[in-house]
Amino acid sequence: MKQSVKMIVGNWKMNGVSASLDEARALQAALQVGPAAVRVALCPPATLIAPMASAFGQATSNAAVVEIGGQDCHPATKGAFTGSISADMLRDAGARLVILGHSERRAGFGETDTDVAAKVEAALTAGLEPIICIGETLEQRKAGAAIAVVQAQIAGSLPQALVGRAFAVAYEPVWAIGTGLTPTLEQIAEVHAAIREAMVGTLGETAATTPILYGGSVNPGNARKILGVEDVGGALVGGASLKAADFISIVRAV
Ligand SMILES: O=C[C@H](O)COP(=O)(O)O
Repeated sequence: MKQSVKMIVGNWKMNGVSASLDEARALQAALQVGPAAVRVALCPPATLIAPMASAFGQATSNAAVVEIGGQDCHPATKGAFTGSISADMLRDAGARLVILGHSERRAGFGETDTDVAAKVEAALTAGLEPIICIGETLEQRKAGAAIAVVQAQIAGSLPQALVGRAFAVAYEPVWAIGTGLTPTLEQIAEVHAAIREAMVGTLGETAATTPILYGGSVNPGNARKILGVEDVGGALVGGASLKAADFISIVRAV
């Protein structure tokens, strides 16, 4: 195993209103695992970043630190980009991390590897820790191209500015997101090994300990096995992060 402190990151996607803060507070109160054992983060919609960062900032000392992240950022620092949010703005609101290149952004908003790399540079400049998502479609997997796809995404989405910086990569097979389907443990191990090789090839030995998270239908029932796979450094959790009890179970599976 390349690193010992696993990361469990919840991606709320476009879910959550102010009432969801109660759920988040319940989660904070229930997380009594030490921060040395696991890093826990939640990435709510942008509207909830400031109140959640504020709420979690008031955590008692024996509760786990829950870090807050954004789900996307614009590569520019400011300007005429209606509807967008900059990395500086996320940081100002209390975010410490940001998910970039999620397949829902790549497919739904046409983001390319080049776009993702520019966003990663903006995030680093703002002092945010990027979580860079990659993963193959079902068609690509069926064509035997899964490894080639993720390696190309690594080469294109990870700028040299990442050398020596804190970040994570999340392997999310597109066909496993929100479907209840997951790759076999052997398939996860195979792709994570290929991602590690590509990361070190692109960024050098500095990337030898960078966490590689798995994402795609992680739930309380499969988390322990997936988190036990060689070089799985944590999980990026979508649907199961919306229910505090499920998310806590996944954190406790570490
Ligand atoms: O960012 C999270 C992933 O898209 C996984 O979502 P899911 O756990 O609902 O499959």
